[in-house]
Amino acid sequence: MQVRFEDVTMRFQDNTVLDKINFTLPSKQLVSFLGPSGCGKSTTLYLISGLLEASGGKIFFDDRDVTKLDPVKRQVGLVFQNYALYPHLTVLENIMFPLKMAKMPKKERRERAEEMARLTRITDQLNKYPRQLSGGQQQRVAISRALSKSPDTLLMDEPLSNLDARLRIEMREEIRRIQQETEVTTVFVTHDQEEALSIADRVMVLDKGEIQQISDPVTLYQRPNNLFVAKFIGTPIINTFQRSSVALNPEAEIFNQEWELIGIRSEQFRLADESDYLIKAQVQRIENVGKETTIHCVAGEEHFVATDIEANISENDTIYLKVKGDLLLFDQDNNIIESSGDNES
Ligand SMILES: Nc1ncnc2c1ncn2[C@@H]1O[C@H](COP(=O)(O)OP(=O)(O)OP(=O)(O)O)[C@@H](O)[C@H]1O
Repeated sequence: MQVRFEDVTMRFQDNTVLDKINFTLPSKQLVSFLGPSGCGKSTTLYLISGLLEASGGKIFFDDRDVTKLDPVKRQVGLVFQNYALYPHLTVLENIMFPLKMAKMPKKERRERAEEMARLTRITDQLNKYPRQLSGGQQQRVAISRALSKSPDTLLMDEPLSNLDARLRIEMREEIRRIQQETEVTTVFVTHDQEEALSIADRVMVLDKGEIQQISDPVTLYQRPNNLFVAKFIGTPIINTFQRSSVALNPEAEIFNQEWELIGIRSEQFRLADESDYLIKAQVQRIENVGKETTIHCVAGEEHFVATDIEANISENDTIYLKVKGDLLLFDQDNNIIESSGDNES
């Protein structure tokens, strides 16, 4: 089912958290809401669920206006960061609970709960209590419970934030698998860009209550709409150079164009000749972590990092660099202008 916001505004007293936002979440896709703390991700999610009522605008599920519809009638499943399981009920009872509330007959209830447990792979835990389960297992139960009533939309608010790093990766693969098997339209809220990019069909980036971009993960990385998105997406953070940067070769062709700032991802640098280069810098430090080598460079007061350069480089060397792929050019308002072509000669 498609979810659509039309000029939706949300105010808490004098604080306008969302100001006339518009977006469409395509049916059967997994969309991630991504942004820094306080940008309005959870508020947007709760507006979809009906737990919050919009101060203005309209919300549609397909063609149906649900702006004023009671949350219980919206057919959404909710999954929270803290799992929110009932501690005094077993796993099976937890999953069956919404079905009991819906007055489904006992036998069907049980069959449906077992089906959900198979989907989320917790059939061997059905008689345990939540406290006897790991965080990952508890989240599987919460997902089973949220899906038990076959919701049209599954809404997940930072579902992996309480898990350790390894389990987070395992569980995000699981959520992806479950979403693809069920094809339920899913919203996944996170402030972790890597998590959003790895799990989602599309990512909606928010900042200060405004939508910065809605794209597939590859476009978001390669063609950010503005400097905020460019910096929020990608590790290490994108390198930026002002037009006046001492690192830049004043003879470089790029100066024939209008721009205020350029963005270069660390993996785009290649070694160049002294006679034809874009950037000149000193190697300050070479950092090796596992198979990753990061070269920390300085030019005057400026610092930037290069990865993926396979060459014999030592600390304190002067290096000349060119760029492979698109340079991202930004105007004085930090919006993207255009990308130049492949710079590698
Ligand atoms: N019930 C509320 N009453 C008043 N202000 C609220 C309420 N809920 C949220 N806010 C405010 O709305 C803004 C957005 O909050 P929201 O929880 O949507 O952000 P978020 O992007 O999900 O951030 P986080 O990751 O920290 O949860 C914040 O400034 C927050 O203080």
